[in-house]
Amino acid sequence: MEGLQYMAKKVIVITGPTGVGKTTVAKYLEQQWHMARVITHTTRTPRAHETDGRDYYFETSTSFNRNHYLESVVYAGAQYGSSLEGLDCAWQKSEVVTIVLDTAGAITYAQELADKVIILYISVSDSNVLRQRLAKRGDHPEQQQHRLQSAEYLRDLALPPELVGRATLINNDNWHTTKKILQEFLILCGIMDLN
Ligand SMILES: Nc1ncnc2c1ncn2[C@@H]1O[C@H](COP(=O)(O)OP(=O)(O)OP(=O)(O)O)[C@@H](O)[C@H]1O
Ligand SMILES: Nc1nc2c(ncn2[C@@H]2O[C@H](COP(=O)(O)O)[C@@H](O)[C@H]2O)c(=O)[nH]1
Repeated sequence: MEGLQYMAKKVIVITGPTGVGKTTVAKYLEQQWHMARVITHTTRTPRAHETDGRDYYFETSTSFNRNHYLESVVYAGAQYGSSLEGLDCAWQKSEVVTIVLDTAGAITYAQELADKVIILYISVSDSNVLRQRLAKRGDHPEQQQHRLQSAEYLRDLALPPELVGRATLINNDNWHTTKKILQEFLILCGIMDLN
C-alpha cells in the first residue's frame, strides 16, 4: 500500500478483446497496488483453476436471472452481469477498484458512473496473438473457435466510438512494458504517488 494515495472512490474499467490480458492487468493491480477486483457473474463454465466467488460468481441461467445488475450482456453465448452490490463490496476493500468488462459494459459504466470511472482499453498490435493467448491459457480449441467467430470478439477488436477520447489505450504486446505503462498511468492520474 505504500505509495498509494487514495482519492475519492474510483473504478478502473479494463476492457478490450478476448485474450488481450485484461484479467492479467486486473490481477497485477490487485497484487501490486491492492486494488480490489469487482467480481462479476456469469453462466459460462469455469475454466481450470477458476474458483467461484474469486474469479466469478458462476451461475445457472436460473440463478443468473435472480440478481439485479447495473449492466448485463451476452458474450459468445454466455451471460455476464455486474451488480452495484459487487462494486460496493470491492469499494469496502479499497477506494480504487478494478472491473474487467467487454466494451458494451465499459460504455454503460462510463454513462452510469461518469467521473467515478477510469477506462483502460487494452490492445495488441497483431490480433493473431489473441488466439495463441487463449490456447496458452488452456481454452479448449472448440471454445477458442466459437469465441473468435463471435460478433462480440470482432466488435471488441476496435475501440468503440463511444469510448474515443474517454479511454486510455494501453498496448499489451509485452508484459514488462505494460507494467511500466500502468505505473506511469497511475502516477499521471494521481492514483499513485511514488514519494
Ligand atoms: N503481455 C503478455 N504477453 C504474453 N502473454 C500474456 C500477456 N498478457 C497476458 N498474457 C497471457 O494471455 C492469456 C490471456 O490473458 P487474460 O486471461 O488476462 O486475458 P483477458 O483479456 O482477460 O481474456 P478474456 O476476455 O478472454 O477473459 C493468459 O494466459 C495470460 O497469462
Ligand atoms: N459487460 C460485462 N462484461 C463482462 C462481465 N464479466 C466479464 N465480462 C467480459 O466478458 C468477456 C468474456 O469473459 P471470459 O471470462 O469468459 O473470458 C470478457 O470481455 C470479459 O471482460 C460483466 O459483468 N459485464
